[in-house]
Amino acid sequence: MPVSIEQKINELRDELRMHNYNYYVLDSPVISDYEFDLKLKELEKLEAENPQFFDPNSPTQRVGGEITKSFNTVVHKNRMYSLDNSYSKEDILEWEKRIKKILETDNIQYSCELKYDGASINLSYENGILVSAVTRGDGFQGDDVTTNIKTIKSIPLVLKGNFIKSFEIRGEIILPLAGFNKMNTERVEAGEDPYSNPRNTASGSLKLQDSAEVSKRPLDCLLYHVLATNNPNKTHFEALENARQLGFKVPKTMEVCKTIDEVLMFIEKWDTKRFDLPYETDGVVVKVNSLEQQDELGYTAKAPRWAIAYKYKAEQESTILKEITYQVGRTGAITPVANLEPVQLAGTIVKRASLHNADQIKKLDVRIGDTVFVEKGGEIIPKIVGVDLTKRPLNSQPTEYITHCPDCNTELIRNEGDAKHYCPNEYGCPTQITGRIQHFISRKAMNIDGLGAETIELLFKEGLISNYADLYELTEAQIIPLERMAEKSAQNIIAGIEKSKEIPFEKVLFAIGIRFVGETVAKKLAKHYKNIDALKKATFDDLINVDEIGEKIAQSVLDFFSNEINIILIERLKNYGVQLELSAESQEGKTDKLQGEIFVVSGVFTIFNRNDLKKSIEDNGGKVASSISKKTSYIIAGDNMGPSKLQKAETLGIPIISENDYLEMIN
Ligand SMILES: NC(=O)c1ccc[n+]([C@@H]2O[C@H](COP(=O)([O-])OP(=O)(O)OC[C@H]3O[C@@H](n4cnc5c(N)ncnc54)[C@H](O)[C@@H]3O)[C@@H](O)[C@H]2O)c1
Ligand SMILES: [Zn+2]
Repeated sequence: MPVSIEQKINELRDELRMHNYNYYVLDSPVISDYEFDLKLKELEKLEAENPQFFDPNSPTQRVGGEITKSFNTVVHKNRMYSLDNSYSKEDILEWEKRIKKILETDNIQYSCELKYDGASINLSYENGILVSAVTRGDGFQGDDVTTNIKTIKSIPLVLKGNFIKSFEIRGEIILPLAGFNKMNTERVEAGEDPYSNPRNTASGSLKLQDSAEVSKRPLDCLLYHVLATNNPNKTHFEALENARQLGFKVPKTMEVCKTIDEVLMFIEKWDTKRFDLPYETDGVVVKVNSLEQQDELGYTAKAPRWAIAYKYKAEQESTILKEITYQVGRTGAITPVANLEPVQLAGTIVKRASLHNADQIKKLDVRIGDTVFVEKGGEIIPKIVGVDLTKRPLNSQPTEYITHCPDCNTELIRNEGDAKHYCPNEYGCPTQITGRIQHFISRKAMNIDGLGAETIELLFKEGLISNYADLYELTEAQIIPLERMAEKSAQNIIAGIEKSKEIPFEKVLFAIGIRFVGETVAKKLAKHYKNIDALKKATFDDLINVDEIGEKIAQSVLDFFSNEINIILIERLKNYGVQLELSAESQEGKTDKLQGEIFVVSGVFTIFNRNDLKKSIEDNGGKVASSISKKTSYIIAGDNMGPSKLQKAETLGIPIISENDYLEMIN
């Protein structure tokens, strides 16, 4: 039976609603933005051709977000709209025609900004004080996330200068790429799955219930719109320039364009230049600059008429999928990898792409021999976003996900709620064994010179090691006869292993590879428990009471120590002389007494030498800065403190203390 138009419209509406939910509420979209926009355009077209099926609740008529109910719901004083999207220069020219007709003038100037890719936020200021921060939600009402927003350092809490008494300012909460990549490195090191992209991570961060957790994420806020009843500014650009003067982060990439040709040039210029920015952008937003003209143009049900977004197409290419291979991680997680016919994409040659997990393969229905679309977003590894079904070979077969480990042939398991399959053969699976030893010797862990990933594989293959404790029993005589080895390299390896016995406890704790215990968590645990035996005895309740340790980590620590194999390994490490407790020096004199205080050290001292003084400040949790600023808490002055420093300290009213005062502070 042919599908009726009405049925088709309803199906599309339902499908788009589901994608909106995945995108805005779960922060985990399952199709690309481009595909989403195509479907939305298709629905728009069908609705326009069949006005009898109009529905004010259709995704074409509403802003896609929702309120989450885990925060207080706040009704927006001024509605928050979406933006109309366009993908071509023709669309921009069409838009220009439309607004010229409404305004009945050719005299229109434009403000061009980049389209920052994050989550929208509305900040309200009363008498220069930030009183609330609310997400866009469904456009009418949003989530009150003020406490979370206050942790973002670039958002001024109190304004200085010439501000409007009561106003709102809107912007995008973003996660700059460097911070995003750092967070992911730490997650991967701790054996967790990396976050998929900066936008969803930024948006997800706003919805965390614990603002202390939010404060650890390097979020930022870029502002793009000022709203006030008695706005003294005549143009959008001017309003934003003034906001920048007040301390808001308004990107300097914004420009006024006097003609639509200049707008098109702006779009072209940033098509490639945007990749040099420290954050992700996905297009340009063109706005009518005159606020009076903006008022005259007004809004449609969903978006302002005075603005249009030009979206850059994500860099995408098609190529052939030659093979799917499966990688085993050091924690046993299986990752399917697409091996591709090499293709040029965003300036690099791509041969492999991530397929994430079994669900992803099923959802895309990718098969060997398919022509697939590969996309490169903020992530380092490109991903497959779709299949060109018109090019599917006739004899193609659905992909069957592996059931057994490619390395040890153990049957894979998949835990409830986990996206990935695991090889449970933790202590017998070659890749997991070498992976764990490779992690043990890595730079941030035991940092063993002379040993690399390949040597570990070689030593394992030769039967010389099967766990990290075995390293400490290696002899030169065993190594010299091996492939590509000689007396010198063997000596280096043994010396490197010997030297690793000096590596401090916190790094050893990271090195032994407890799942979810990354570098930072290892430091916390080492500091709290001081030695491995205390950690071994810790109960679940003990563990979750440690700063920053959650249930998942606590359980993982318990699991680790409940395994006899690990207990034996740890005992062996102890006997070889590996550091399994905090050293005397590091325990002695280390406190949190100066937590949050910033010191500037100036002059010549008698009790301390300068470096010892700085070290003592840091050992007690304080920070040392090189120059005096408003943020300085104390200046420790010795003899001959510079006169300009003295003056600056006095002007800023920063207390100047002596070495003796300092000693009293820490004792
Ligand atoms: N993949 C999916 O499943 C899925 C689902 C829903 C939505 N989406 C994507 O989200 C988009 C729709 O989301 P939307 O309604 O938020 O629209 P949008 O993201 O296309 O544009 C509106 C938003 O742009 C932001 N923005 C960034 N820089 C700006 C600037 N300089 N000036 C003004 N605004 C700026 C604002 O937060 C504003 O709310 C679609 O284009 C779609 O690609 C994807
Ligand atoms: Zn295995």
